[in-house]
Amino acid sequence: MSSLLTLLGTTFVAIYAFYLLTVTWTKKRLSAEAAQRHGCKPIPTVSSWDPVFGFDTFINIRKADFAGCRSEAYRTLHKTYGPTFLMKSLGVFELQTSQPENIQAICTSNFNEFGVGPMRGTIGAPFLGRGIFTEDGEFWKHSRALVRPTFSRAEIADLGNFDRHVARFLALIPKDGSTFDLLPLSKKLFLDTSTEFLFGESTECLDPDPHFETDEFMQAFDRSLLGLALLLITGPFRWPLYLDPYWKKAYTKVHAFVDKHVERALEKKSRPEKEIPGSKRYVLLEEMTKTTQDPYDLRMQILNVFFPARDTAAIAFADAIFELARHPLEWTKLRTEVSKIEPDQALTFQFLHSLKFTKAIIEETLRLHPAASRIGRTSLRDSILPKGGGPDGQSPIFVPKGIVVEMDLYTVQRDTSIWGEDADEFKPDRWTKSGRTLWEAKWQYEPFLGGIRMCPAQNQVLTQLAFLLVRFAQEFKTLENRDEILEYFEVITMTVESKNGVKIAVKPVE
Ligand code: HEM
Repeated sequence: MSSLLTLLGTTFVAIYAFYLLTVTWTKKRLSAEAAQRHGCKPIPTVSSWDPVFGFDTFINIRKADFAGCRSEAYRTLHKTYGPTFLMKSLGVFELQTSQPENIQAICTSNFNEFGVGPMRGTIGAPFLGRGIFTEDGEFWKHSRALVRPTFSRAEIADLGNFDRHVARFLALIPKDGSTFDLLPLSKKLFLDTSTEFLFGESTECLDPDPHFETDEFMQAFDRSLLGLALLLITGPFRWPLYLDPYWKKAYTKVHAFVDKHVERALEKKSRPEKEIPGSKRYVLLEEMTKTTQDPYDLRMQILNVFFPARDTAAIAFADAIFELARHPLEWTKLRTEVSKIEPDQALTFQFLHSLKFTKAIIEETLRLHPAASRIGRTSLRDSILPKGGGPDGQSPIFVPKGIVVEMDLYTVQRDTSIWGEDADEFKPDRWTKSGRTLWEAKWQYEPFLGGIRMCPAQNQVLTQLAFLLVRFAQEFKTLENRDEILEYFEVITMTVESKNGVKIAVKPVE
């Protein structure tokens, strides 16, 4: 027993000494290079009683997680240490930045110096393989090229199909003024539409008859996500988690589900049907089979699109209703805009984009509740970012190879120096006021990120959200909040959603 304790103690001391050396070495690099290059200045560092592993910082962030306010915890750190700062969490140096100039540099001029891998690629490999979400460089370019044309055509073509699912969704909402949670229903709607668009076959979750296979797939997907999230937060201590048999079982089930769709798409490719003009439905997996017929490649490529697609748009719609239910005046303004739409007006892509207030609600919702509140990158080589150094945070900073950089969209989109003292308030009119548009606010507002790696589904999602808001406001005359808790508490998996759901009651238009 005592020899085991001695062994464990020695191992811990050895690991601690190793990390102490790496910390000292990285700190030395940060300051020595910073002094010399391009006027770089030192970056503020979060003070910690454990400068090697940063256990205390890690624990504080986990506490905020349990309290449902992780994004606010980071914002508070920004208030204390400045818009860009360094912290140590479980032995990993993380550079947190909320400066638009740095976000712009990472997404544009310094794009090749920052990658999602090896951080994302290596960690998610057994589950997600290689694809648009996990890769950098040439493989990412190839993956991006696979999806780009389909997204730009689908955003215009598929609203009729979306309407079919929306009608089912609206029919399931209780019309007697009783309380219900909109969030799970919204998730079902977007799962049905996104699986139809991605795989060619809808999960049909809104169907009153339960689909056993879909439930199993979603449970397995959630378990796979949990495994991935644990790998991400446990940093250098993650390796034993790769042996977790439940994780392996879960992602194997997900793979089997996707493989059936891959098989069907390949089968369809081998027996092309005659196309009726105007009836073309864009299915991403089927479009992908034109470029590759390797079943493994297709499985991972489509999973890499499903991964960021799952739930994001559903949460955005639910968040908009969360806010509208708490802001009756804004709900009335939405209904006023929607009531002016002629009954025979088709809700086309172009028409929806002309609805100023509807669009403003979506913009304001995504400002307060970005689906990806912090987006990580790893510096693939030494780099310089334009801001964050010195006492005022306005000097350039040196970022050595291997540092994890997190772009804090939540903090920048609530920064009072950019948005004013009312930055925390839901005020869609800040977007309708002349002089302030989404496009002018670039890099201070990036819920879909910017540059060549921005979300390829942005236009499709914005159009679907506008369509759904219009149909919702046409269908219901009243919208009431039924949650005693008015604040937004978060639960974060890969995206951020309301911990308490979206409890509301509605009454239909007579
Ligand atoms: C409100 C809804 C959505 C928001 C706010 C959103 C936001 C984002 C953001 C911020 C990124 C960048 C992540 C990163 O680089 O680490 C991203 C990437 C991506 N999103 Fe979305 N997204 C949404 C919905 C969707 C949907 C519905 C799809 C697919 C149908 C989708 C597909 C993708 C893909 C494939 C990427 C990876 C792009 C690349 O790395 O080149 N997203 N999204």
